[in-house]
Formats: sequence, C-alpha cells, structure tokens
Amino acid sequence: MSDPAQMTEQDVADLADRLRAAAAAYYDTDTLAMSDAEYDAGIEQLRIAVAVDPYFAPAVADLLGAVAAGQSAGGDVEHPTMMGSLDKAPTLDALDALVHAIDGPVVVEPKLDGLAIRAVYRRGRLELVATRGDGRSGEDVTDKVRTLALDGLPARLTGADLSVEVRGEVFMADSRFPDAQEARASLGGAPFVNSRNAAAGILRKGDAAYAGLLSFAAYDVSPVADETAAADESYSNRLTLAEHAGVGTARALAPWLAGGAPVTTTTAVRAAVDALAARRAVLGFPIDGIVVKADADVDRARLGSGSRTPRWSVAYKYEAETALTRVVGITTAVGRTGRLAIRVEVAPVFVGGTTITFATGHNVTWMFERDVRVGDTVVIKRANDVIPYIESVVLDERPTDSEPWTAPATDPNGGEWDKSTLLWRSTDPSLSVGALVRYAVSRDALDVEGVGTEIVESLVEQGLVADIADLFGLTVETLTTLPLGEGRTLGSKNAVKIVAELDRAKGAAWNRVITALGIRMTGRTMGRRIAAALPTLDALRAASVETLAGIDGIGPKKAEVIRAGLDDLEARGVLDRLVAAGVHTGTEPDEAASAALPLAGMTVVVSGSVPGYSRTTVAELIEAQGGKASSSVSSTTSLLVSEPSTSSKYVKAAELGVRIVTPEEFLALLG
Ligand SMILES: NC(=O)c1ccc[n+]([C@@H]2O[C@H](COP(=O)([O-])OP(=O)(O)OC[C@H]3O[C@@H](n4cnc5c(N)ncnc54)[C@H](O)[C@@H]3O)[C@@H](O)[C@H]2O)c1
Repeated sequence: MSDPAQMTEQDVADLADRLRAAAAAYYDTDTLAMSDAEYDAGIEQLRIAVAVDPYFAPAVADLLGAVAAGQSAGGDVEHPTMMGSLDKAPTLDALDALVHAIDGPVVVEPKLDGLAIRAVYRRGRLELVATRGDGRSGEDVTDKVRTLALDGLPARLTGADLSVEVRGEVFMADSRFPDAQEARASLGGAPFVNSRNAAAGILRKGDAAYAGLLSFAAYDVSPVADETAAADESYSNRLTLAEHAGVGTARALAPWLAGGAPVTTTTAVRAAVDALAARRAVLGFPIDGIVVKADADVDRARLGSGSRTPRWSVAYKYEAETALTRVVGITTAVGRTGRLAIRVEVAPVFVGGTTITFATGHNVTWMFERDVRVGDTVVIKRANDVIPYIESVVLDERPTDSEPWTAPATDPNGGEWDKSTLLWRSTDPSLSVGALVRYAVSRDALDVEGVGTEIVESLVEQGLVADIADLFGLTVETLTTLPLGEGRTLGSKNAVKIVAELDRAKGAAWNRVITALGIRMTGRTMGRRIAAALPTLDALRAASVETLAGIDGIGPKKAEVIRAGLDDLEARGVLDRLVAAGVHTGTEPDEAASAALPLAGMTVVVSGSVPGYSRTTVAELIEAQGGKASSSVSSTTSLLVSEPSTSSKYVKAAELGVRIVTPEEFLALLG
C-alpha cells in the first residue's frame, strides 16, 4: 500500500476503482473481492489522501460520503428519514470522546454483521419491509421477508395494536450456516462465502427453500408518523416496547452486556468492549464490532446528524479475523491413517493474533468447489483458534496463466484412492507405515527420543519395521549398520541410545501404548479415554462395537472403525508380538484407591499451560489423580485451571460459577 500522503491522481483513481468494484460485489452480488479489513484500510487511505490534498475529494466523494459507497441505486421505497451508516471510532480514546459528548446515558450493543432493513408495522401487522439501498430509498422486500419468515420479525406483533417502525440488521446465526449451504447446494448454487454474504444472497432471492434461516434484530425503534404510538423519551424504553411485542433486538442478543442497561461512564463502556470481544467466538452470531449510542432523545436531538451518520452514535470495530494473502503452493501427503491431506501454503500473513503460513485444503471436493489455485489471492480466516481456512478466492486478482489444481490421480505407489468418503484414503498399508511408526514414537505416544524421519524411512525401506511391534525387536547390531544415505550409517553410539530408549518405552503408560497403535479415529485424547474405560489389553481385545461406542466421544460410527482397526492388528499378530516383547499392557484399577484420589469424580479443563507439563502430560496427570480431563467448559465442569484472562473458557467458567484455580494453585492442590 502506498503512502497516502504521496498518492498521485492515478494512484487515487486506481484505488478508488478497486474499492468501487469491491463495494459493488459486497452489496450486490454473492462474491467478495476483498476482506473487510482491506476495504476499510483502502477507505482510510483515501480519507488521508483527501485530508492532505482536498483536490481529490470530488473524485472519491461516493466512497467516502455515500451510503453503500454509492453503489446502490436505491429503490421504490422512500425512507422517511435517512438510513445512514455509522462513524467508526479508530481508538478507545475516540469512544471515550463520544461518551463525554453525549454526557448522559449510553447504550452499548453488538454490531451485527448483516444488512440493514426497515420494517413498518401498522396496528400490529407487518406492512412493509425495505432494504437500506442508498440511504434515501431502498427496495421493497416485503414479500420476500414474508416467505423467508425471519426469526425476530413476526408477521403480527403480540398483543398490541401497535404502529411502529423498526430498523435493524438481517443476519444469519452461526448454527444456520450449514443448513443454508445445504439449501444452496440443493438449488444448484455455489457455496456461500460467509454468513453475511449468505444473509444478503438469501434476502435478495427470497426463495422459500431458505425459509427459517435468517434472523432480525432491531437497533432502532420509532413511532409511525401518522399514528398515535408510544413516543417514549428514550431508546431503551422503545426497545422494551418492541421486545414485548415479539421483535428481536440487538440488545436482547447480548443481555449481559453492560448489565443490560444504559451506562454513563467511559470505564463501563470500555469494560463492555472487552466483554463482547472476549465472547465473540461463542456468541453464535456474527459481529464485527460494538456500537455505542446515546439513549436519551434529548441527547440525540442536541448532537444531531451529519449527511451520512448520526453524531450521537459510533461503532468500534474489532480486530479482523480475516486477511488477504496469496497461495504459494498446494501440497498433498498421505497421513498416518492413509488419508490424503491437502495443505494450501500461503504467503505469511498476520491474522487472528498469529502469523499464518498455511490453510487446510479440507478435501478434494472442497478444493474443486472453491477452485483454489497457486497464485490466487485469497481471503483467509482464522477464528476461535481453529486451523485457518480459505473463506474465498478473489477471482479478479487471478493471474491469467493460472492452472486449476488437480488431485493426485493415484496414491504415491500408483494405487487407487478409496473415495467412499469425502476424505480420500490410500488403502496401501506400506504408504502409511512410515507415518504410523513416526506417530508411534512421537511425543504424544511412546515418546522415543532420537528416532527421526530419516531413521524411520530407512527402517521401513530396509524392511526392518512394518508395524509398531517390530520396533521392539530392533537390536544394537542391526541398528548400527542402518544406512542413512550418502554412505552414512547410524553407528553404534546412536544405536545403543535408541535401543535403550525403546526399552524404556516398553514401560509407557497404557494410554500411550493405545495411542501408539495408530488406529484410525484415535489419537492422544481418545487413547486416554479408551485406556480409562478399558484398562487392560485383554479388555481392549474383548471390547465389542457396543462397548467401544459407549466410551466418551466415540459413538457407533467411530466404534466400528476402531473395532476394525483392532481386528486388523490382531490378524497381523501385532498385539501378540507387543505382549511377547514385554510392552506394558495396562493394569486392573484399584477402585478403592481411585476414589481416594484428589481429583476423584471431577471434570477438569486446563486453559493455557501448566509449568513443566505438555497438553498430553497434564491430561495424564489429571487422570492419574482420578479426574477426567476435558477441553471445553460446560455446566459439568468441576474445575478450570487458568491464569485470569479474557479467554472464552475463562469467561464462560466465571459465568457458570465453575471453580477456577491458577496453574500454581492446581499443582499445589495435587501436592
Ligand atoms: N469486503 C468488501 O469488499 C467490502 C466492501 C464494502 C463494504 N464493506 C464493509 O462494509 C462497511 C461499510 O458499510 P456500511 O456503511 O454498510 O456499514 P458500517 O460498517 O459502516 O456500519 C453501519 C451499519 O451497521 C449496522 N449495524 C449492526 N448492528 C448495529 C447496531 N447495534 N446499531 C446500529 N447499527 C448497526 C447497520 O446496518 C448500519 O447500517 C465497511 O466498513 C466494510 O467493512 C466491505
């Protein structure tokens, strides 16, 4: 991005064109040309350029001054008063300034990420719904809204003969997004990019197949001009009226925010900003910031409105969860369970609090649907600590010579893929042997030091190791001469070390032995749960599909896969050979002793780190002390181990009244 103070006329014109194209896509189509953060940064750049040289102002007046960036032509329905936009507070200090200017009660609300509409009720009946359009007039979407049956915008108000106008946001709750995608696919459309885009697309079409998927939340309520209606003196009173009549409101979506009532201090507003940010990931609906507004009509009247925005309200935007970057490569590999893993490597970009270098390619079907190509500019999203993923491809920026990605026709050994599920798998066991063995010796499993990728590959290549039991048959003699490329061998010193490590690993905890078996659908967490339910190898061998299905987190489908994995190990004699090698295979628990342990009967969640422990070892510690380690906070959680923080786990635990201890207190608790 060039320095806004140095921009030439051509720079300004080019940037303005790009932003116009993006706004047109944003407001009028189902595609996205750039991320919101990039759009906002571009607008800010133009703003500075104009401030430095007002000569540029006329050329970008639409982008800086008009609602919907001048991209909407409006519609047949005139708005009685402007449906404007909101000024953005760039800093918390700017928010404070508004609170001081209001100098009276202020309301804080989530800033919903959807699109604005206006709805008129006369004598309790929904009469008219219009889009914001260009702010002066919009399109009549009354019939579409009736067909779509928006949650929070009833066809009839409850009780009252009320005549009232509500303005607010049409949005999609997170839980509806998968249904929307399904409905979209059944209608033959390309997948929605995100939930805002889905809400806009669905309202535009008004197809009955999308009924029940959208919601409405009011952020403005006013009497209808020619009717006698409640002209309360404050916004919050009018909200109460609307809520009682059955209309959804932004306030009601976050009733805990600022204690659900107007506040008067900058401290209270800042606390609300933090509280909403902390819960952003668990709200269940999309927001991009928080809105602060005057509550009393006298304060609103005193401050007045500008041409596009009111002076008694401001929005503060949260850190973006999406960013633009470029795809630099697409790689595939066969994972430990034979699964084809697709990785989209991207140019490093800072988003959601960390630097991202890759995104998941999900599966082959997903890659084809999205048509992600090397060289593409993409919007990458990282929210809620999940693996980053590609939200959309910016087609306008696609290099002309780019080629579609093709899936590998066969597995690396030329075998056919098993395409019976979305995740393609190779059924060639030799392909996953290396990965399986590496997994077995990894830190979360047997934790064998000194056995790196090169050694494992050579062991598999030489035919010395075909499964995990073979590891324990390795001798110093064979290992010493293990070839490692360029004529090198492992040597006796390393060989002695590895054999000693493997000897130690024979005594590994039972849950780690289970993990090391590398059965599909199991990993370190499942290894612990299975070990807790089936404390010995005999119990594991005898476990029926039903028994496995009853274990926490398994269920009938996974149970079948796990049982098949056990049968396969049995058939190849792996389990017998592990016993013969003297590997630890579990012990019957002593019920009385377990009940006396400090964490007996408790469900414990750890957020952040505990000094001296990894994620796996801390979970093992909890279970060794009689507790159950869990990763999410719920009403059944007995204890949260965490430093004080604004993380969603901490906030939720505090809200539920779950006992919270610091990592140090936790360790002290266990003596
Ligand atoms: N990605 C893109 O290409 C692209 C293009 C154009 C615009 N945009 C996004 O749109 C923004 C500008 O558009 P805008 O003027 O429509 O919206 P805005 O972000 O300036 O905010 C105003 C809107 O917020 C909504 N809102 C949600 N909750 C509210 C609440 N509680 N109280 C009051 N209003 C509430 C209303 O619909 C209102 O019209 C940009 O900042 C950018 O993020 C993105």
